[in-house]
Amino acid sequence: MQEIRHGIFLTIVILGLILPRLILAGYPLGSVYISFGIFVSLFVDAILSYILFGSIIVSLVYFLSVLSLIDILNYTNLVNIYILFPYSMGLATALFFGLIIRRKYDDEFLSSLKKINITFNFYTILIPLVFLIFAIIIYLYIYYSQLLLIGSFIAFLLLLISGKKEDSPLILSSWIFLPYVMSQIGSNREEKGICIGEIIGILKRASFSSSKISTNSNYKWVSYKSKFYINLEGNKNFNIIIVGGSGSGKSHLAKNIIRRGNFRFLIFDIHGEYDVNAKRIDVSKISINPLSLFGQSPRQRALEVAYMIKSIFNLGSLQTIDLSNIIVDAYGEKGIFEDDERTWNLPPPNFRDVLMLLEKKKKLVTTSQELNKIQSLEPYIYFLATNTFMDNSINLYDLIIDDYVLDFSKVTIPEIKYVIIETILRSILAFMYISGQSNFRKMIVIDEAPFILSKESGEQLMERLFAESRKFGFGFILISQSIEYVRKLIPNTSYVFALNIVDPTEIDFISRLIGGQDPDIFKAIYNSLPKLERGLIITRDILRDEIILVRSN
Ligand SMILES: Nc1ncnc2c1ncn2[C@@H]1O[C@H](COP(=O)(O)OP(=O)(O)OP(=O)(O)O)[C@@H](O)[C@H]1O
Repeated sequence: MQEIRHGIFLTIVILGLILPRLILAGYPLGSVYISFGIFVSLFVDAILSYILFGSIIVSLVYFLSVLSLIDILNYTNLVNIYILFPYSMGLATALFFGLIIRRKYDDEFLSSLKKINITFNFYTILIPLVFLIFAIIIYLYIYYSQLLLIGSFIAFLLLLISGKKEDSPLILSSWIFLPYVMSQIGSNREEKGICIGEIIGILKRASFSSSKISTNSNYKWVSYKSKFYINLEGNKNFNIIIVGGSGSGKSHLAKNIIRRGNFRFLIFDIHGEYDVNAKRIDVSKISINPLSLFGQSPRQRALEVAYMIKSIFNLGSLQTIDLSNIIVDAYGEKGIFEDDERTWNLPPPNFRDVLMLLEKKKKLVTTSQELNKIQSLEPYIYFLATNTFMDNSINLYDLIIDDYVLDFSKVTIPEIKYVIIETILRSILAFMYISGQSNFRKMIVIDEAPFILSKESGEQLMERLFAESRKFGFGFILISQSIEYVRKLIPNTSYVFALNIVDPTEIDFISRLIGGQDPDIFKAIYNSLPKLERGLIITRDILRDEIILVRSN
């Protein structure tokens, strides 16, 4: 942590100034031996400051801190132009080797300036001001020093920028703690949104790591302590993707987001593991009619249903077209026609009606080719003509208005499970279009997202939902053990949370996704992902453009 780093450094600086004088006690203060001892310690201090703080600017300000200490320790004989020499030599040496090892220069202080987030209030101004007045009194009337007075004034200005009023007493220390105050700039985070845990590390170019997760890279986890908020309102969409291996804490994290968020939710609970406060529906006990129109035209819905069946059973293109035509005919049998919108509200057919229509058509065909065509569709319709798909035993729009958990754990046939999920998601999409733009907030959680995304029609539907749902007030939390299936959705996702992963291909892809182009960052994430304990998350804080390690709670 910053406090420890600065504490260690200042202790070493003070020891470096005092020890030569103590060890060489017999010699006068201005003697060559004592001066040489102090010069060596200043050379070492400069190198150390660069290693610890990674910023030439901070190191230079620390030189002023050292000057202040020399002033306070009353080493008047030393305050001359020559003491600049060992310090600047040390800094040049550190910079030279730093550039060789790290290959490029980036300054921690300069990058923190980009993250300044100033929020003034009465106390963030008043408290530093009180300490500034004290400092003025001390350095003008008690211990006259223009140098220290200037330091206090700069510390005051930096404290106003950092907004850390609790650090105000440091103004009295003038230059001495100024580098610490500088390191606090840009470290205050926005505290808006849903708190899902604590940031415990930030991935930074550093010489040593302060976390037990080793990265074997120039980038290391530098300790940090702050709450982590996800601010969906401030983002371009409300979508979240959670990836991680089995038992890594994915559902735990999703539950926390929905419990703490200020929105309605609907959970597709594939394994029956969501013990949240909501209405529960045992999906094995309900029926849903996939042929419901949900405000769409019969042809459009017929195409969607045919495409869904194609995706499940791998139908050919011609079969899919035939199927869609038969479904359109089934709508016609119920008096629902493409060109008469008033009829779209009539009760829709179900798959039993489609099956009966197929039987009828079989009797009317004249060629064996036509008969084959119909017979090739029969098994699929037969499969779907179960009680589960008779009619809607629940009001699908209710699912949107209240908090619901749809428990799929007792639906054993994957194809049936899939049809139900896709049908409900289609009804949600239709609801969005019917209701129009809205400030309404609803989060839809899909556990085991690959289940839906592994089918072509499911993938296309999810892509549409991800891209369009924000303006209608909807967001999604998709949970997956594999990034493979969710990768197309990532451009429309605000947060990607990666938990413990051990599969090398997955690790490779996620490291690239979160780390970007830099090979050192990639390596750091690659090496960290398999070491994450349960509940530890690696993610990118988009607002501050930092990669962070979060402990979810
Ligand atoms: N941050 C956490 N703090 C405390 N307990 C946690 C945390 N994260 C997960 N757990 C616990 O660890 C167990 C496994 O977590 P969870 O079910 O969320 O994992 P998962 O990744 O969803 O697993 P699966 O893929 O097998 O469903 C649960 O008992 C959960 O309560």
